Amino acid sequence: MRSRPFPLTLPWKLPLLFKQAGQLLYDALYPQRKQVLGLTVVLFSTIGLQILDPQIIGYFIDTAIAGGSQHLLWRAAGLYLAIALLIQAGTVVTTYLSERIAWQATNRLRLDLAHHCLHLTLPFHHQHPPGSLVDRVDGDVTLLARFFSQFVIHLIGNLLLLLGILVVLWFQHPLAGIILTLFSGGTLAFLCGLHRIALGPWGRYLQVSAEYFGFMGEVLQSREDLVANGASRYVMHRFYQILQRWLPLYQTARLSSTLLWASSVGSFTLGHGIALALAAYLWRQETLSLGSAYLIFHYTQLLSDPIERIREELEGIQQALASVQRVLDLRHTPLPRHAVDPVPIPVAPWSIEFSQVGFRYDTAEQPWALQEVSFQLPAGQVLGLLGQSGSGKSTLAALLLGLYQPQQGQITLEGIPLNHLSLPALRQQMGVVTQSVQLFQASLRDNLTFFNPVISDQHIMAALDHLHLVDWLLGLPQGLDTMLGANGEGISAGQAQMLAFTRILLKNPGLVILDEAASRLDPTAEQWMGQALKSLLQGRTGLIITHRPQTLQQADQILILQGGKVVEYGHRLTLLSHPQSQYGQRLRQDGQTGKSAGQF
Ligand SMILES: Nc1ncnc2c1ncn2[C@@H]1O[C@H](COP(=O)(O)OP(=O)(O)OP(=O)(O)O)[C@@H](O)[C@H]1O
Repeated sequence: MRSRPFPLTLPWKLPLLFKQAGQLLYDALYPQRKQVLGLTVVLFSTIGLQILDPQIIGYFIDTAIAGGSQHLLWRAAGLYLAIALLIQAGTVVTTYLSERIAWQATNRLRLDLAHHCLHLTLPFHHQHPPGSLVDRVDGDVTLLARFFSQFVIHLIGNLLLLLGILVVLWFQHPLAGIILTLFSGGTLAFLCGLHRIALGPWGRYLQVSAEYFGFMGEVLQSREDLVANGASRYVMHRFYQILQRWLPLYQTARLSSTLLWASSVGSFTLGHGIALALAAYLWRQETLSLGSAYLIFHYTQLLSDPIERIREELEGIQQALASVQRVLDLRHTPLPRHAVDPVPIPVAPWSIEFSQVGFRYDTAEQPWALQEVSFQLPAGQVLGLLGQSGSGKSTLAALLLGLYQPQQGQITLEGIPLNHLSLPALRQQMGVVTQSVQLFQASLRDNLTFFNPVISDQHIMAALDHLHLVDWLLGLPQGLDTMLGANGEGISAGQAQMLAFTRILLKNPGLVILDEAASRLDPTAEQWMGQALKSLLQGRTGLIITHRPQTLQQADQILILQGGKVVEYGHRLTLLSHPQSQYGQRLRQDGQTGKSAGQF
C-alpha cells in the first residue's frame, strides 16, 4: 500500500513553521529549564576559555623573546595546559547535557505521538502504513532530538565562538580583522553552495536505498510463499536490477562528498596561507609583536571548526523543519470524535440493533459496503453472519466495534446509540477473535493476559481448563513461561486461535465477535471449538462470522449478506425448516452429500 505523503513545506509557510518549531522547542525544553541554564553556563564558559587560551601562547612567545623569567614561562605553560583540560571537560559536559536534555524532551514527544497514533481512526491507519508511522514517531523525532541538541546548542555556540575569534582578531589588528572576517563569510557561503550541489547525488542514492530496503522487507515477509512458488529467480533478478542502479549512484555521491571535503580543506589551507602572510607582513612592519603575529595564525586555525559546524547546522535546519512539520501534522491529526458527555455503559449482556445502516469506505466514488442493514439481537443471543467474500461481514463487525461510523441509519446497544457511549470504555468490554491472531514476542502468559500483571496464573489456568487446553499447555516445555517467537513463531495458526479464545475468557467481555475464528482449525480441533464456543458465548451477546453454515449451531439468529445487503434474516431453527431458506438449503445439501459442500 502506498503511504499518503505528508504535505511539503511551502515557502510562505516558513515563518509559521519557525514559530511552531519555536513553540515546540519551548514546550519541550521548559520542564528542563534548570538543566538548560546549566548547559548555557558551561557552554559560554567553554567558549570563553577557547578564545582566552591562545592569548597565553602569545604571552609565552613575547615573554620568551623578551628574556622573561623561567618561572613566568612555567606558570604560563601550566595555565595553558590547565585551561586546555578545562575546555575538554567543558566539551564533555556540554555534549552530555545537550544529549540528555534533547533525549528527555523528545522521548516525551515520542510517547505523546505513539499514544496519539494508537487512538487515530482506522481510515487514517489505512492511509498511513506502519512503516511511515514508525518513520514519523521515531525517525522524525530522532531528527528533532538532533535539532534540539545540536542545532540550537551547536549553532549558537559556534556562532558565538566565531564572533569571539573575529572580535579578538580585530583587536589584534584591524587589517587582520577585516581580511579574516571577509574570509570567514566567503568560505561559509562557498561551502554551503558546494554542499547543496553534493546533496543531489546523495538524495538519489537514498531514494534507491529506500527502494532496496522496502523490497527487502517485502521479500522477508513473504519468504515462504516466494520459495514455495519458485519465485526466487524473479526476486534475485529484482535485487540485481536495484543493485545495478545503486552502485553508480553511490560512487557519484561519494565522489561529490570527496570533492566537498577537498574544497573545504583547500579553503582552510588558503586561509592559513593568508593568515601566515598577513602575520609576517605586520610583524615585518613592526606593528605587531611575534606573539601577536602567532596569535593571528592560531586564531585563523581555530576559525575552521566553527565555520564547518555552522555550515553543517544550517543545512540540517531544512531537514529539521521538515521533521517539525511532519510531527506537527501527525500531532494535529484529529482524533475520532467521542461522545462529549458519554452515557454510562449499560450492564452486559447487551441487546443490539442495526436500523437501516448504510456505510461506504473513504470516498463517495466507492460502492456501498453495507446498505439498509437492519436486525435486532436480544441480549445474550448469538447472531450467525453468513455471506460470500466481500459481502460486508467484517465491515458490519467493524461498525459494531465503533471503528467506523455509518453514513446512514443507526446502531444501538441496549437502545442507546453507539455514538452516545464512550467507545474506548465500550471496547474494554468487547472481545474479538479474527482469522489472523496477533501474537507478541513474549511469554505465553503475557500473550494471554496482554501484559496485564494483575491476572493471576490460577485465573489463566482456570480459563485454559474451561477451554480444555490444559493438556496442551502441559506439553509445552516451560508452561506459561514458554517464550513465543516473533509473529507467534513456535505455535501453529490453529493454536494461535485457541489462545485468542482464552484471551477472551480472561477478559470476560459482554459482547463476543468471532470473525472466521475457526478458519485455521483442523477437523479434530473444530470439535473442540464447538465446546469452547458454548463456554465462550454463555451469558454473552455474540456475533459469529463464517462462510460455513454448519459451524453456526450456537447461533439463535442467522443473517445472510450479499453485496452489502441483507438477503435473509430470521431465527435459525425457523430458517432451518423453511424450504426457501438459503441457510436451510445449504445445510440440507450437506446432509445429503455428507460433505461440507454448502459453504458461502
Ligand atoms: N479498508 C477498506 N477500504 C476500502 N474498501 C474496503 C475496506 N475493507 C473492505 N472494503 C470493501 O468493502 C467490501 C466488504 O468487505 P468485507 O471485508 O466487509 O467483506 P467480508 O464479507 O468480510 O469478506 P471476507 O469473507 O473475504 O472476509 C468489499 O467490497 C471490500 O473490498
